[in-house]
Amino acid sequence: MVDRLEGEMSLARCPDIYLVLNTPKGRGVVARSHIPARTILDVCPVLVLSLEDNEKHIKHTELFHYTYNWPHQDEKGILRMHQAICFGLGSMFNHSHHNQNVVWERDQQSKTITYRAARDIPPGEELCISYGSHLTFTDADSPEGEEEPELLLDKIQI
Ligand SMILES: C[S@@+](CC[C@H](N)C(=O)[O-])C[C@H]1O[C@@H](n2cnc3c(N)ncnc32)[C@H](O)[C@@H]1O
Repeated sequence: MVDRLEGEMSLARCPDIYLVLNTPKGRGVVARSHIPARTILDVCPVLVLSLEDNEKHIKHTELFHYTYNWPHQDEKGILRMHQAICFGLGSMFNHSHHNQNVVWERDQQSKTITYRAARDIPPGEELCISYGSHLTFTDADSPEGEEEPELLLDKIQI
């Protein structure tokens, strides 16, 4: 066992998940075997974008659909909502309003997001988060014209 040095943090990825390339939502993450509630699924580093980079560039690209809202305080102490790019499986979790089984938590200090199982997940089930109520695509789960339920993300975020 190696002592952890200052400035280090542990990374963890659950071995019981895999990437499916052709779900109705594109690529998606699926449970290979039973995953108990609260299991850490992945710890993903993020890149916090400047407001300028996001407005001028990223917002106009496909990459924008992979970014997370990231509250960030500037040198003057002003808190603004930035976007962050998430490296790792965090960018592969699809959206579900009705059957989300993954919760996530930002760590501002380490600039990481930790994903956990929100409940017991059976083998074969897709692992989904909630993107909130303002989707930029047609939800493959929802019948056409169905009104999206209220935003759930704020309720499940820690
Ligand atoms: C963060 S990516 C998730 C990974 C993506 N499926 C891929 O193959 O790269 C977000 C994109 O996945 C797709 N997506 C996620 N959830 C979806 C859903 N419920 N219905 C349809 N498409 C979805 C949309 O194209 C969305 O812009």
